[in-house]
Amino acid sequence: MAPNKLNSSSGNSSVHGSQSDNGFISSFSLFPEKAVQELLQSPVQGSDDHLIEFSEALRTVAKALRRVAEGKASAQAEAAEWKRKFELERARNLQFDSTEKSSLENQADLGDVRINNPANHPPLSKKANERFERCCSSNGICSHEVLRDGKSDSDSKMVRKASFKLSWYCKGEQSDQHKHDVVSFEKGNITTAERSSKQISLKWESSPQTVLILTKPNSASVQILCVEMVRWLRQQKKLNIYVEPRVRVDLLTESSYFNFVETWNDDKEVLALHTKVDLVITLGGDGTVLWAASMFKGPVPPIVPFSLGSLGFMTPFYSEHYKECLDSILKGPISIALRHRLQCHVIRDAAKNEYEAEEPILVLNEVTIDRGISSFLTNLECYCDNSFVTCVQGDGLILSTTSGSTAYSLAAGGSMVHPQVPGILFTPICPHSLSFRPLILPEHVTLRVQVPFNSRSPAWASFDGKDRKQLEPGDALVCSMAPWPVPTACLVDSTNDFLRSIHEGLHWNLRKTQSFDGPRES
Ligand SMILES: NC(=O)c1ccc[n+]([C@@H]2O[C@H](COP(=O)([O-])OP(=O)(O)OC[C@H]3O[C@@H](n4cnc5c(N)ncnc54)[C@H](O)[C@@H]3O)[C@@H](O)[C@H]2O)c1
Ligand SMILES: Nc1ncnc2c1ncn2[C@@H]1O[C@H](COP(=O)(O)OP(=O)(O)OP(=O)(O)O)[C@@H](O)[C@H]1O
Repeated sequence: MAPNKLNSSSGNSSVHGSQSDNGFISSFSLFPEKAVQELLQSPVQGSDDHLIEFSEALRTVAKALRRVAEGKASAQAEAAEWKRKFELERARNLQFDSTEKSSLENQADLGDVRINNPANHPPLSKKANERFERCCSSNGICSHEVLRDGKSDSDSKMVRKASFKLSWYCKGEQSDQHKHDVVSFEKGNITTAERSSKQISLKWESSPQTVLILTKPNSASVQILCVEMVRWLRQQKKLNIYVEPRVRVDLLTESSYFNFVETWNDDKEVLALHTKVDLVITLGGDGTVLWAASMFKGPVPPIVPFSLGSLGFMTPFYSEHYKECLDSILKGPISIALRHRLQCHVIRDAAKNEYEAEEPILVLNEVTIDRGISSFLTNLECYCDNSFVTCVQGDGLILSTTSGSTAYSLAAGGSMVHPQVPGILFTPICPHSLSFRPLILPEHVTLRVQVPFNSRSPAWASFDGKDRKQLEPGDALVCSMAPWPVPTACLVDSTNDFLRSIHEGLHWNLRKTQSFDGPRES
């Protein structure tokens, strides 16, 4: 194991003494074992049996304490995993509830009248159940109509969120099958039943009515495009438009015509945005897509990212052609990439129990745990589910999504991974070890990064390059895949867009072709 080699090559005599029972070196050296070794090797060693006994006792206590700390770490990781499963289940149930609601309403032909209290709902009838099976289980996933707070719009009509259907494409063929099993055991043969990653297609079942436009701040070109786009979407497409409060002020400064543009007043309203908005348009670079994703702490509406930045890995749409692009997106179908996000919990040692954990933070690119302004090496203990992974000694660690694999993780030596590959990248930053290669772990794991109690300095976590949080010794960051991915519209499809971005954005493997004339294999 990497830390083993590093320790032994640096001549650390405590290696064997601190090897734990499950075979890894823990850095929970709460007792200075080096000092104990020195005592053992000193001239007093032979003469003072008590001292030897005392040092043995110290070592036993150190081992016991280490086991307790490891036990606590694994219990916390398990609790986080249960919490994640619970949240996943709750999200599924909520989705199921809204399906149930719309099925019942359709059956009773209630038109626009909605029952707001799910508790009033009778259990699903057999017919509704069959309908749910037909609609969601075998024909892709349907979105469900959501009312806008029960309020009416300016024309005093109820505004519904547009509904859509998702289906999968594999090798150019459409498949409506929504199969849960990845492996089939039919007739005793083990075969792969479904590929986990396919091109997803979104088809509107009712027309989108509300868009949210998010813009990169302090950019004149973005501001000009925003004014034009809002006018066009309203006049030509009759859409309701939401913008950020600062953008609404800008638009009203431009002209009082933009009075129809809506915004929000507080964070509570931001949390409800996903129930009102059919489509999010971003005008900026990758940072604006990250910003858009960070606004949605739960489900995210499809995002159409227009490129007005320098690199644009996640922004395939050309702003010059916005009318044609939006025309075709509003009609559908749209190829979309479902970009996974990571859900991060900071767990403070000072917290009395797991439920005092801070609000989870969702990241689209990565969470980074680094040394911040400290000049000391970071010392981070990493666990994957209940297994010890390694101890990171270096500048830090990046836990990245596959979408983020072309960002900071790439700069730190991680692989570039297609965004539809389900996985978590584990990439060290400047590790002080010759053998620390980056890893890619499966998407179902829970990772835990612990700042050990004996760390010389605190560590710092940052989320998509923002919101730095200090992690004191004893604090931990627990991270797993979030149940709410970010659906981004593709220009062609997720593979074509990914390859185009690494070619155009990074000039990947660009080399002059060798000329034909010259020596040949005879
Ligand atoms: N050494 C590095 O490469 C480094 C250092 C710090 C942060 N970052 C990245 O910057 C991101 C924040 O982006 P920002 O725009 O808010 O900050 P920013 O304005 O500092 O831009 C960072 C750069 O990273 C690019 N980028 C962002 N996400 C990308 C992705 N998924 N694939 C390819 N390139 C991507 C952006 O286009 C931009 O050029 C962080 O999530 C982190 O990944 C990279
Ligand atoms: N709507 C927004 N509100 C506040 N900050 C934003 C918003 N959109 C983007 N930002 C921030 O502005 C910064 C720059 O955004 P972005 O990356 O989109 O533009 P860029 O730097 O010009 O693009 P590129 O990185 O491709 O050169 C990012 O740090 C991002 O978080």
